[in-house]
Amino acid sequence: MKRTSENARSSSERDRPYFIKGWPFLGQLPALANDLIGSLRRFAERDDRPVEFKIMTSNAYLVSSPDGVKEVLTRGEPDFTKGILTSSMKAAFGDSLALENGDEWRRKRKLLQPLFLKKSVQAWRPIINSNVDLLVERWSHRDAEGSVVNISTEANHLILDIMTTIMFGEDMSSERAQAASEAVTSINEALFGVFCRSFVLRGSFQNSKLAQGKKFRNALKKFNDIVDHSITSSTAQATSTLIDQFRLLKSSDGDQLCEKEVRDEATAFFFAGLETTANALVWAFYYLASHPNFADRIAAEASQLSESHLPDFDEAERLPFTHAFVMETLRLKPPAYALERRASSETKPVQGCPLRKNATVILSPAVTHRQTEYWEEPDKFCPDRFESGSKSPQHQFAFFPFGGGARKCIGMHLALMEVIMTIARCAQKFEFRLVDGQTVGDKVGVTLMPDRDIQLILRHRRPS
Ligand code: HEM
Repeated sequence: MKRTSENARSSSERDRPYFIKGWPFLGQLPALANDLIGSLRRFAERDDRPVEFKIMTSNAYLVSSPDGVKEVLTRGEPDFTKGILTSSMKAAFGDSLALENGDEWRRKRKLLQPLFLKKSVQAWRPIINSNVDLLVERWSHRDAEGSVVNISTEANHLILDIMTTIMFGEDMSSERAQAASEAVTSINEALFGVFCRSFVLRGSFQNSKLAQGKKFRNALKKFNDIVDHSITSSTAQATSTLIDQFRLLKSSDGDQLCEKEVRDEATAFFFAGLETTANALVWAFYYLASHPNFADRIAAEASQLSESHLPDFDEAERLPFTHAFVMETLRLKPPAYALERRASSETKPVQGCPLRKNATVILSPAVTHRQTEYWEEPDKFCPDRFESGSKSPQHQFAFFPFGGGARKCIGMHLALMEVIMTIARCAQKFEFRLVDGQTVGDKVGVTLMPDRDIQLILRHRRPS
């Protein structure tokens, strides 16, 4: 379906969002439940301004054009607060940064921001390096001529190991690390169910035990016990773990996080940073395996750096092609495929269209990143479009895998460092091919992931 053109609309139509009729009572719920991203892409084709639809009794809008995305993300509060799905996570992740609004959000962002600046995250580089080294070492014992690896499992373990070490330190016992890993896996598996139940139950049931489910509650309790143990056994003098650093934070006016806040942030950061980064890495390996020519360019770029450990560097500057390759991966497969906001009574019109109070506003990188108006051959994997000097993206908000405005992902520099370093080092040492006959599709859960575990053939790279 073609978008409605400006001229084809009467002036009164131009002042209100395009409305898409759905089923009685259910609205667009069946379409969204059947194919979430596909439905949003079809909605976006109707109009380049906010498109209105119903999800059961709720009003919702998809804002897909970069101009509209910019308005929503940069205006922020009081026009837009975090939405209903986000607040459904409160029982799980407490009053943590990602879920807060208003003064509490501002207070926490101010306290936490310094730990995640580009220069601060360099402190975690050795942790990333040593974990990637272990992976490379393990793979180097495999058959040089080819063996099959489950890259989904490998990437998830790698990011989990990195995050566990950053959060809890090197000294965590192997049993405790194993218990943390099992709890995290169970929580991740149950999280999307919690999202969906909270959305359907709403109101006072939204954060109820029923909405959370037993599996989720048990796994969360296990994980919280591990965090609590780590907090109580920490002397808060060494600054080695992220939990220690959360405890030591102090703003210029003496503000600090209390023990409960440290625990909520620890849990929330773990989950905000884990599945997103692991899936970005899985997709990056997938594109590495399906585009050997790009893999060769990454290997050549990485080989110019030190042999054993990649030294301190700004990834975007020192590995420009690898950086562009990861950006293109995030364009086509953005792990955070949809962001959600809630319109308030004070919300000013978006792209000239008034929005209803309390409506859900959806912004979707998975939709906007493929719009033909802003991307040439949008479905093609083409890292060159992100190399310096290229014209893409043609609009600052045509590409927003980490969100934008004041609530832009605080963990962006850490995530990029993890993915770029891993891809550069692995491509330098190995060649990857997709196991024949594998067709990989998308699956939407809390993040956008492959619909099956991806199997790759791994070969030792021969010196060129
Ligand atoms: C490729 C990996 C990642 C992606 C694609 C990603 C994406 C995003 C996006 C889109 C947002 C904004 C959400 C919104 O506006 O509603 C966000 C926020 C956030 N992210 Fe990430 N993220 C990633 C990795 C990480 C990591 C590694 C961490 C921490 C260790 C992290 C912690 C957070 C937190 C705490 C917020 C909330 C910030 C706030 O509201 O002030 N993320 N992320």
